[in-house]
Amino acid sequence: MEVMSHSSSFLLPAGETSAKRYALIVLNQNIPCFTPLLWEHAKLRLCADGGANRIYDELPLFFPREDALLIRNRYKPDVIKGDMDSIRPDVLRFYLSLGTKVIDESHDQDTTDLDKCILFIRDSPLNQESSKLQILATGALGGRFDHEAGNLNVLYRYPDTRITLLSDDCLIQLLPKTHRHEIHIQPSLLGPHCGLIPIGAPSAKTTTTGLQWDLTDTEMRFGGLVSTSNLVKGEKITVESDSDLLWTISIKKQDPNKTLRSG
Ligand SMILES: Nc1ncnc2c1ncn2[C@@H]1O[C@H](COP(=O)(O)OP(=O)(O)OP(=O)(O)O)[C@@H](O)[C@H]1O
Ligand SMILES: Cc1ncc(C[n+]2csc(CCO)c2C)c(N)n1
Repeated sequence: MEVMSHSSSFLLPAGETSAKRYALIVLNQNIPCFTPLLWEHAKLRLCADGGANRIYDELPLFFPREDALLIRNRYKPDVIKGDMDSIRPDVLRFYLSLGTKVIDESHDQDTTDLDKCILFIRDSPLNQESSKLQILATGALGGRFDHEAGNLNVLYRYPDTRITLLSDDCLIQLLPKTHRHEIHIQPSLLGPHCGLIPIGAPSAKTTTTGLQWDLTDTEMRFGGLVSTSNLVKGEKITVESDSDLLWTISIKKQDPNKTLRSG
């Protein structure tokens, strides 16, 4: 079985840049403190509908000594896409005046704004067959549970696309059953709390290494065992399962001076 390797080098402080190519989607929830860092190295920057309000309102708060308008001009999204029922008219006008591409899909009330943004990225010419873009989505967790469930659902809708859901506190990725997984942890950025969750379907057999409570051909299902409040022991975890699993790991509080870009 082929090995799929996972690392979270996109969270490394400025200077230790990651070679990984990714697109960033800002959702309509509090912006994590490492958003400026992710923004800087992203190949494409999208706001899902009301996510644009978050960039407009909250990014300047990370730079209290700088002029808010300068910050808003510096952090210009490439695209705002969604059903446009949450973006404020003043915010829409502002980014239109900067030249942001706005895609109004208010006719589609069956897919979420996150779905709509993922399809834009998958179809982008920057997403090449030889070098696919990973997708990072900020503000995906915490808040309304129906939104969180919709956000988790996109991991299952696009299992061939590497999508990471992020909040200030943790990240979530899908580990498809088609691969053996090697997860590389930077202990300064991530852990120690983690979980392996069989949310889409039960797993008859999951085997792991590198965890405090490893699984050995262990069954996991809702109503039975799911691995929560587990701990990573070292810098490499391996996971093999007969079912798609969600992997989640805590994000350590970062030194804001390292995650913010200076003026
Ligand atoms: N409270 C939340 N928790 C998690 N994700 C959220 C939350 N609010 C919004 N999102 C994400 O941000 C995207 C854009 O949010 P927005 O508020 O514009 O969506 P919406 O479709 O207008 O929501 P609503 O259901 O309130 O009409 C959503 O598709 C969802 O992925
Ligand atoms: C069975 C079913 N449940 C809910 C919705 C509503 N809905 C789902 S995604 C979306 C767009 C949000 O921006 C809306 C309104 C639906 N269409 N079908």
